[in-house]
Amino acid sequence: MTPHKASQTPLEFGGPLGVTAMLFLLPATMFHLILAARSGPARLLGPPAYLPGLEELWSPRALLLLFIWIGLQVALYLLPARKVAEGLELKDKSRLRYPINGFQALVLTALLMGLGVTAGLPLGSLPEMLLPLAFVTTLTSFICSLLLYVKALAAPVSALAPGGNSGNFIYDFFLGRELNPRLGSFDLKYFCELRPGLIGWVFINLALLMQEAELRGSPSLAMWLVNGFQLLYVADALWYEESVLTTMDIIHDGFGFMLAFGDLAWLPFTYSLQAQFLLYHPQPLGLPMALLICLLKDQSPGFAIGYYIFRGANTQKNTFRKNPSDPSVAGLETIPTATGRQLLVSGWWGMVRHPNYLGDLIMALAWSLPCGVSHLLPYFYVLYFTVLLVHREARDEQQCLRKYGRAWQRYCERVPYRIIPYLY
Ligand SMILES: NC(=O)C1=CN([C@@H]2O[C@H](COP(=O)(O)OP(=O)(O)OC[C@H]3O[C@@H](n4cnc5c(N)ncnc54)[C@H](OP(=O)(O)O)[C@@H]3O)[C@@H](O)[C@H]2O)C=CC1
Ligand SMILES: CC(C)CCC[C@@H](C)[C@H]1CC=C2C3=C(CC[C@@]21C)[C@@]1(C)CC[C@H](O)C(C)(C)[C@@H]1CC3
Repeated sequence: MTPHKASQTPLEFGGPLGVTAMLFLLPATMFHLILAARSGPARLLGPPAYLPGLEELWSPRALLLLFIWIGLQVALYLLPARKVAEGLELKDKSRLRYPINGFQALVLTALLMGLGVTAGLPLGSLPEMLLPLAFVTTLTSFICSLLLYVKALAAPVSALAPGGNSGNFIYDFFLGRELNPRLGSFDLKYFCELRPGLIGWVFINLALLMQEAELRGSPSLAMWLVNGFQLLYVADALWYEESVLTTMDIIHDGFGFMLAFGDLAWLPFTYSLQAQFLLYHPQPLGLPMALLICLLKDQSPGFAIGYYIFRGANTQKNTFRKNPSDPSVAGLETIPTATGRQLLVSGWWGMVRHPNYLGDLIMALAWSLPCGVSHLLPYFYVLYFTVLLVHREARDEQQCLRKYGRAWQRYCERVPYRIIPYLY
């Protein structure tokens, strides 16, 4: 194995020091949130109510459950797909092929889970295992990231991610050295991005709903709403699975600790925070308020408007990138670039430079509102997501400037706001 020459790409996330801090802070935050949600005061800021001992965290049963879950998702991924899509062209001019069967995996998991519950599978007792499950998932993602790092040492230069190969171990371990690590045709990053964690989120939410029903006789309206919104979000991601192939995670970021931990642990255990909070802190929610949260009214952040913007913007860009003469986008105004590609300057992408982020943020707020306003904790997702998207937008901006140069500057002049019209 010959060490590769370190890349000259500017360091992100505060360099080695920044990522070292994140290596500890991210898991610590996740455990803090899980503990805070089940504690009486449910404080986002401030010390946790108690520190769990190792006997509360380590559980061979949880490890077994995690392996069964990942095994099931691998098996569903390997089933015949309705379509095999090609990814974007890589440095060596090749294109990878990806099975499009995520929605099918969601439906089959739901069917299997339904059969299991009917046969006595205690899904409702999953919330009691959340802490050890989060612990074993964190350990697993650490180990996977190490293995991925070692695997990448033998990868050809053309297979490395533009970031992630600085020569600094911690930095590269965090960002991921290899862009698309695969075992045969099995794509590890694509699998992790959309399967175990994303689908796991739905079933953690469902388990919390079932436990609430056991505790209080029936699930609350707030719990139904959170479950419904987040299920729709996940189902949408899997229905439009192909569009993930053009996201920054797939085309730019390596597969290291950030995405392995993010996809497998952070996503299911922190994105289910609202449902975790509601189980321990029931909130009264009337039908009129629920309707208001679902739908748009005046300036209020209804889920429907968020979803409308998110889906509209993503579909418009994906359709345009696939076929600019598609009738739904052919009439839109564009700016040509030196690469031969064009940039949309009307429609959703003429409103702000990241309309999809705006829709996503509105949805995030809408699925936190059923938790009431007595606590800040359920709004953690909105705060975290705002930081993530503002940072992501800045990273994307840099990449687009490198890619499109003057054409990107012209786009920024034409569409001056990034995410929120007239504000940011
Ligand atoms: N829930 C969560 O935790 C997260 C959700 N998301 C969601 O994932 C989705 C994908 O996000 P992400 O991958 O960050 O980025 P985008 O889907 O917004 O893609 C950005 C790319 O779109 C292209 N583009 C930008 N402007 C234009 C334009 N005017 N016309 C045509 N193409 C343009 C550029 O690529 P090119 O020109 O090369 O095509 C650019 O690099 C978003 O909806 C986001 O909200 C993202 C992160 C986390
Ligand atoms: C600092 C962190 C630990 C960073 C972790 C980030 C990850 C959790 C997210 C990075 C990009 C993501 C995307 C989605 C989920 C969250 C992660 C993995 C996504 C699958 C959600 C559903 C959307 O419709 C999408 C567009 C498919 C998303 C793609 C990006």
